[in-house]
Amino acid sequence: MRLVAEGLGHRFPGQPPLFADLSFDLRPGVLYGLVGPSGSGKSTLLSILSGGLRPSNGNIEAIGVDRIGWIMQNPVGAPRRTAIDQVAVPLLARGLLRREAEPQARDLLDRFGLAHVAAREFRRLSGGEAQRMCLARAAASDYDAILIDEPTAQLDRDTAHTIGDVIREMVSEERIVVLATHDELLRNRCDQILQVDPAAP
Ligand SMILES: Nc1ncnc2c1ncn2[C@@H]1O[C@H](COP(=O)(O)OP(=O)(O)OP(=O)(O)O)[C@@H](O)[C@H]1O
Repeated sequence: MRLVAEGLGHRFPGQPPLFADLSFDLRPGVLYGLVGPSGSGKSTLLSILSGGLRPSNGNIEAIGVDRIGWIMQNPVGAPRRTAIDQVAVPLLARGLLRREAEPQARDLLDRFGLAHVAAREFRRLSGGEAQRMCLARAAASDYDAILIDEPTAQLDRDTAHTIGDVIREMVSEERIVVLATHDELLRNRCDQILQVDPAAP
């Protein structure tokens, strides 16, 4: 499994160029951190990696990567479904029985510091809780690559530490994990840093 970029650059119509000439070869088992100033294009690069946005320059090739999960800054979930149900869905989709999926989903919620909101509907979760629930749901899925956008932006430092631990646990030989972050704490947990700098005008 690899996500290979060559000479990537992007420019939205009518705007100055964002990053330019980025090349990398992402593999499983490594936690990659995308860092750079606000507005430099980290989320845009995640979008390109997800296959949802075509770069204006260069190529991206997904080799052996079929399923890509993207945990956005603004979390997405079925509004009336409870946190535990949301995390159980990918486990059920993978063929587990409900009686097997529920304890696993509960365990994941616990690891992400969400045991107390397991029975709460998604629409009733705080922003930080909703984003952690999306991380737990991604951890329950069989994604080949997981792209995570600013997971600690809405969290206090203790919770951010916990999230750093759990994201490290998500790194495995079975998936590529990429994290966009401003947070020094998370940056220090990454194995490799990809700097996203504004392109020279
Ligand atoms: N669909 C779009 N159309 C036009 N401009 C966009 C679009 N998406 C993002 N931008 C602009 O591109 C620039 C880079 O945005 P992006 O969200 O990728 O930066 P970022 O590095 O992730 O920022 P932050 O760290 O603040 O989240 C911003 O100026 C943003 O307004």
